[in-house]
Amino acid sequence: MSRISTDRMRELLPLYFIMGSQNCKLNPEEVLIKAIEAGITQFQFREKGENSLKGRDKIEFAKKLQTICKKHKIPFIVNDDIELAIALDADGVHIGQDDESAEIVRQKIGDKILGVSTHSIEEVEKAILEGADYLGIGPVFHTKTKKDAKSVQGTELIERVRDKGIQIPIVGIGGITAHNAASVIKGGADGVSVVSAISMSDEPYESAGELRKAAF
Ligand SMILES: C=C1C=NC(C(F)(F)F)=NC1=N
Ligand SMILES: [Mg+2]
Repeated sequence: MSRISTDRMRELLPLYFIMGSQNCKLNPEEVLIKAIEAGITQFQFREKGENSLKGRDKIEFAKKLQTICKKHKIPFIVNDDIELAIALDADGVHIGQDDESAEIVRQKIGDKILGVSTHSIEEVEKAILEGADYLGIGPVFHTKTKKDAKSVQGTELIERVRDKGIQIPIVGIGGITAHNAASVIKGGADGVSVVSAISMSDEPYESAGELRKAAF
């Protein structure tokens, strides 16, 4: 298997759903199925923070969500936990600046998808050099999900990256809803990633569908 192409990566980013048991209002498996039926294009398993599952419970929960993604041919990405991603043969991993370097993670995961959170031009250029396939840039708007989120930056960095002619696939993240998703794409992102807009919704199918329409 070889590294995913830029064009193919771009196709996976339009509506990137991120969820863990700790930020899900209804049954997580049912929410994921509804989100997939509504048209999400990629899924990230992000089990962290207070009340998150650990050890065997986390592994078993991840396997259940990965099975759902496999059945519907939706890429299953694991946040932070490289060892878990390798153990499950996940489709990829997402790391932040406080995780292992992208260079080391790339060596560990081979040709799997590698996503990196970036907050400056320097971090963008380093992530590209070290083998990132896509970047997460934000928080674009105020977010309640990530307790240690950096300051809200709108689409300013996304626009600066595009103005420099950097074409790596980018997904915006942070406080994105059906009401503001279009502005993220207008700012130069290839997609939007959301947690609460779907995971905390009473109607995840409708919420994901509105986002899909709003962003594209
Ligand atoms: C902190 C994060 C920032 N961006 C992303 C993604 F949207 F996938 F790029 N995922 C994260 N977990
Ligand atoms: Mg991380």
